[in-house]
Amino acid sequence: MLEELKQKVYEANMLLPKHHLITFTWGNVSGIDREKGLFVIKPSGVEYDVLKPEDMVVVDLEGNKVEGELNPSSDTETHRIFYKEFPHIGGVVHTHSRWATIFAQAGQGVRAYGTTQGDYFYGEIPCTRDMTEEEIQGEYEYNTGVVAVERFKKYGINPDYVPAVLVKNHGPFCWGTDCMNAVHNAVVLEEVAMMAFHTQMLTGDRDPMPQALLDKHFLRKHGPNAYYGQTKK
Ligand SMILES: O=C(CO)[C@@H](O)[C@H](O)COP(=O)(O)O
Repeated sequence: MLEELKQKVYEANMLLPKHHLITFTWGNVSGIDREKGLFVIKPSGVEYDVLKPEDMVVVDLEGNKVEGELNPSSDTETHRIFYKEFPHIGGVVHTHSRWATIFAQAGQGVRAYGTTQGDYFYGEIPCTRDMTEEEIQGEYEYNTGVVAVERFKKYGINPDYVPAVLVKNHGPFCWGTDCMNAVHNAVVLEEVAMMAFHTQMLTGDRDPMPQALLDKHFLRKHGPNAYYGQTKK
């Protein structure tokens, strides 16, 4: 079942060490087949150098393992919440990539200081609030997704336009149109987090880029009037 998606999710997972987004097994990628209502995710705790496409685990949107010998990622419930709450996404990535995780540990969002971020994220990449004792002691991975989704809904942030969140004291979760696009966004996040860190070091905690510049760069690549690249004008 879903052999093609398993292969694609496997390849997406293998991009995490390739792009230096993870150390050891500190990350996971999933991809969803919306028609079947099933998603494929990396197994938990399996070293990337021994990972195989057939190790991928198939899970339904109620959280039931449908196929696979191995236990699914420990973050499966977090991925699942994103698929249920963000209906246009096709893939989710979680890493502990260094610069994004620094911002998550500081409880600070990655402010949009430049067009590199503006090309892919329509503004600040937000950080969640603290999780409550009950949320931590309860369904922790599920509640990790809940506080992330809450951050977007409470502030009216469009997840299709800001495809990432920093979970406070934990790390980044990114998403995209499919698992490969989600990994692409995770790579961009790590780059712009490093740039933002040093921008803040150089200039203090200064204002983000002008809204007009952000609009120009994001909307020329995304949305109904996009014209970047080979998109027909
Ligand atoms: O966030 C964490 C650990 O803090 C997890 O993302 C692990 O780093 C990866 O877990 P598995 O996907 O191997 O279960």
